[in-house]
Amino acid sequence: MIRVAISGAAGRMGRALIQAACQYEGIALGVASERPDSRLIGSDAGELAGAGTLQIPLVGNLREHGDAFDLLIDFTQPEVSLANLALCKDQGKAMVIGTTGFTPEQRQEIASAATEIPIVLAPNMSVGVNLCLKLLETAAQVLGDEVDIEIIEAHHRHKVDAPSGTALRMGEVVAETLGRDLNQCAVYGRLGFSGQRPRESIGFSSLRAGDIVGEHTVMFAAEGERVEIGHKASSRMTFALGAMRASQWVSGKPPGLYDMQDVLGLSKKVS
Ligand SMILES: NC(=O)C1=CN([C@@H]2O[C@H](COP(=O)(O)OP(=O)(O)OC[C@H]3O[C@@H](n4cnc5c(N)ncnc54)[C@H](OP(=O)(O)O)[C@@H]3O)[C@@H](O)[C@H]2O)C=CC1
Ligand SMILES: O=C(O)C1=N[C@H](C(=O)O)C[C@H](O)C1
Repeated sequence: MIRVAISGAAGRMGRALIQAACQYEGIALGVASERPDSRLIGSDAGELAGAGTLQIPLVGNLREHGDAFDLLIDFTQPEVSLANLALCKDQGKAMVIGTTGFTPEQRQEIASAATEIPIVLAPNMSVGVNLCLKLLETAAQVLGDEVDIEIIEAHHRHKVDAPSGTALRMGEVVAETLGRDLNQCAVYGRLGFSGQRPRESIGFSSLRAGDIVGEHTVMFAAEGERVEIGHKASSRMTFALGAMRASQWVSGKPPGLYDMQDVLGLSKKVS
């Protein structure tokens, strides 16, 4: 049995993760944590998530509960994830990170910690999105430089980062397949006299509205036809169950930085 700690337990993903941990074979909830000054500290994690009473009270300081978990699942915000990363490194725990919005420097910090502990880092843990990432490689290979590529994403009004981590990963996959540098060719929204579209640019558009769970479309548009590869999440359980799958997969793995492509056996890397 793998005992997981869930950080950000009262958040939208935290609650889904608690539910998923309760129903996933081979996984047990060991600890659930929230911001130390949260008024929810001490309340039962199961009741909070609508999963029934678990007798696991929310804690504010994970460091004091290292003996109650083997692996930490973190869907919070970059600074919190990095504090948890330091904890996992110090205590030799594996980590599954779903948080998005990391800077390149923060991603580097995670990569460096992964020389000491096994980490799964993925902006989207759904099987469907990870399948789309494979399909995007094929589409980019076939359609090449003959099409305009635009990435459109839509999320709920509470989301704080844009474009979404998934949209950025989709852009990275397409750019890498086409031999482009995303830092050079990405265009984030357009306003005013934006000029004609250079063929090599990859455009990003972000919508924020209501309770949209997460939608992504990559458009490959030519004269006369266009291909769209898209995914719509209708429940956060799809991400939460993916995180459980990742937790099970990464437990006992050697130190390294892994992603959901590795977890799902879709990776090009030779392991
Ligand atoms: N990889 C994937 O598949 C997915 C990734 N995500 C990503 O997950 C992240 C979280 O999303 P979401 O659940 O919607 O966000 P929420 O804001 O709902 O949840 C984050 C939670 O973390 C809490 N928190 C803040 N500080 C701490 C701390 N020091 N210790 C423990 N908990 C803390 C927050 O509390 P408070 O509100 O009081 O600050 C909040 O409850 C985002 O980056 C999002 O993009 C989301 C879905 C899928
Ligand atoms: O914040 C969210 O909700 C989501 N974030 C992830 C992202 O930024 O890609 C994944 C999912 O789309 C939901």
